[in-house]
Amino acid sequence: MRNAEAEKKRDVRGGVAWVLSYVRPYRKIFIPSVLALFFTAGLSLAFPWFLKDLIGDPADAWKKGVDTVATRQRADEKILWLVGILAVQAFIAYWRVRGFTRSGEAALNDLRRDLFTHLLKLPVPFFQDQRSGSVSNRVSSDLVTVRETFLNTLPQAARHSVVLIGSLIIVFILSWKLSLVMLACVPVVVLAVALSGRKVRKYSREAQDALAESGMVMEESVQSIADVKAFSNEAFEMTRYNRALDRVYNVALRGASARAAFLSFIIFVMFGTIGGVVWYGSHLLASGAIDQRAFTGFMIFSVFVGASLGSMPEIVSQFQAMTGATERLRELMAESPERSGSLAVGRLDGGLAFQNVTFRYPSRPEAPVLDELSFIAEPGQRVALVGPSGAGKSTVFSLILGFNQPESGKVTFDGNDASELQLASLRHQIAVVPQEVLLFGGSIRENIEYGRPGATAAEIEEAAKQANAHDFIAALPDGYDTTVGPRGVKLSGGQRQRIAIARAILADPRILLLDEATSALDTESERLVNEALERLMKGRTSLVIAHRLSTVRHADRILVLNHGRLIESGTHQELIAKQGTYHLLAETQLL
Ligand SMILES: Nc1ncnc2c1ncn2[C@@H]1O[C@H](COP(=O)(O)OP(=O)(O)OP(=O)(O)O)[C@@H](O)[C@H]1O
Repeated sequence: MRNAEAEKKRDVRGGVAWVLSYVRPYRKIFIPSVLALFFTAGLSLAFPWFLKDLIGDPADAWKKGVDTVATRQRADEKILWLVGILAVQAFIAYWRVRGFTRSGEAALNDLRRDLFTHLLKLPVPFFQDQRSGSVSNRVSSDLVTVRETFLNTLPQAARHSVVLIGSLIIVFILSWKLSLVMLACVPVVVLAVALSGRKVRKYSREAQDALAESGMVMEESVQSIADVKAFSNEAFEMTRYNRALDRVYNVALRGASARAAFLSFIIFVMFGTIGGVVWYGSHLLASGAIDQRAFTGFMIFSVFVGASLGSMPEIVSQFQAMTGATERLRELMAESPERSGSLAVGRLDGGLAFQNVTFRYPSRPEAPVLDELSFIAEPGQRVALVGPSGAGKSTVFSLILGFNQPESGKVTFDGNDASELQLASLRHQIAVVPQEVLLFGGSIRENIEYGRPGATAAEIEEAAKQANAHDFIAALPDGYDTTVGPRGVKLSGGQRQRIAIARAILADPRILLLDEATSALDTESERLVNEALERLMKGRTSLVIAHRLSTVRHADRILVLNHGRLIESGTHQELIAKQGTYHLLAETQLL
C-alpha cells in the first residue's frame, strides 16, 4: 500500500516534470510569470487586511468611544492604500496571465508536435489494433486535460497555497485560540476527502470512458453515414447510441450520489464550524480577550482559509486527472517506432522477390496468413496476384510496403533484404493505387500533389493528362482548385481512380502496387482508367491484385494464392493449359 502511494506520488511528479521539460525553452517568460503569480497571490492578502481595518476600526472606535474624526481619516488613508495595491496587483496579473499563456501554449504546442511526429512513426499494426478513432480521441482529450491543468489548475494551486499559508499565519497572529477551534474541523474534512475522493474519482473515470464510448458511436455512424442510410439502419444506430447514453447516465447518477453525500457532509461541517467559531469568538469578545478588529480580521481571513482549503480537493483531483493523461501520453511516446534499416536506397531497378516468406498477424497467431511464399518479379515485369478472398493478397502488399515484417524468410528489393533498407527511401519508390480511392478533403491540385509535395503546377497538369484526368478537371468550374469534399465524395469512382493514378504518376515510383477495383465502371470510364493504368505501369515493376481477366491476360506472370500458399504460377496460357485452379477461376470469372 505504502509502495503504491509512493508510486502514485512519483507519477504525479513525473507527469508534472514531463510537462515542465517542455516549458524549459520558454523559461525566460515562464519563470517571471510564476514569480509574478506568487507575488500577486501574496498581494491579494492585502485586500482582506485593509478590509479588516476598514470594518474593525470604526466598530472599535464606536465601542470604545475613540475619536471618530481620526478614525475616519485613517479609513480614508487605508482605502487609498487598498486601491493602490489593487491597481498594482491588476497590472501585474495582466502581464502574468499573458506570460503564462504564451509560454504554456508554446510548450503545449511543442508537446503536441512531438506526439504527432511520434504517432506518424508508429507501425501500421499499432493503429489496426485500436478501434477507429480511439487513438486520436484519446490523445486529443488527454491533451485537453494537460492543457487545462497546466494553464488553469497550476496557477490556481500556487495562488491558493500562498493564500492558505498567509491567511493561516495571520489568523494565528490575530487569535490563536480561535484558530485552533477553526482548525479542529480540518482533520474531519481531510478524512472525508480521503474516504470519498477515491470513490468519486473512480466514478468520474468511468463517466469519462462512458462518454468517450458514446462519442465513438456517433463518430462511427457519421463516418459511414452513406451505409447507415443505404441499409436504413438509423434505428439500429440510435439504439447503439441510446445504450451508450444510458451507460453515461447510470454512471453519472452513481457518481452523483457519492458526490452529493460528500458535499452535504462538507456543508454541514463547514457551516457548523463557522457557527462554532463565531459563537466562541463572541464569548472572547465579550470577555475582552480580543478586540473587534482582531475578530473582524479573523472572520475575513477565515473565509479565505476556507475558500483555499475548499478548492484543494478539486485541484488535487485535476492533478490526478493530469497524471492519468500524461501517463497515457508517455506510454504512447514510449511505443517503439517502425523498425527501419539503415541502408539508404538509391534509384531501384525494380526487382522484387519473396523468399520463403511466412507471416501471421499477431492478433491471429493460430494460422499463418502467408505460408512459405516465394516469387520473383523482375524489373519492369507485370505480376498478377489472384486467388479467393482472404488468400493473403493484400497482406503481400503490406509486407512489400514494410507495414508488417515476415516471421521467417525475406522480402528483397534488387536482391537486398528489405529489413536492412531505409523504410522511407524505399517507400518513396513504391506507389499504391488502392481499390477504394479515398482522397483528402482539399483541392484536386493538392490531392495530386500528394504524390510529390512541391511539384509545379505544370507537372501536376502533365500527370493529370497522363492519367486521363485533365479533361474532366478542366471542365469543373474551379478546375484544379475544385475541392473534392470529405474523402473525395464529390467525385465519381472512376474520377477518383484517375486522380489516384495521376498522384502515382507524379510520384514516379519504380514499383507499383495496384489493387484493381472490383466495382464495375461504365465502359467509357473503364477505358479511360485502363488507358491511364497502362501508361502508369509502363517501365515499372507492377504487382496487381487482379479482378479482371483482361488484366491477367496481359500479365508476365500470374501467381495463384490460396490460404497464403502459392499454388500455381505462370502465364495465362500456361495456367489455362494446366487445367488447375486458375483455369477454374478464369472459367467462372471468379478472379
Ligand atoms: N490486420 C489484420 N489482423 C489480423 N488478421 C488480418 C488482418 N488483415 C487481414 N487479416 C486476415 O488475413 C487473411 C488474409 O487477408 P488479406 O486481406 O491479405 O486477403 P486478400 O486475399 O487480400 O482478400 P480480399 O481479396 O478479400 O481482399 C484473412 O483471413 C484476413 O482475415
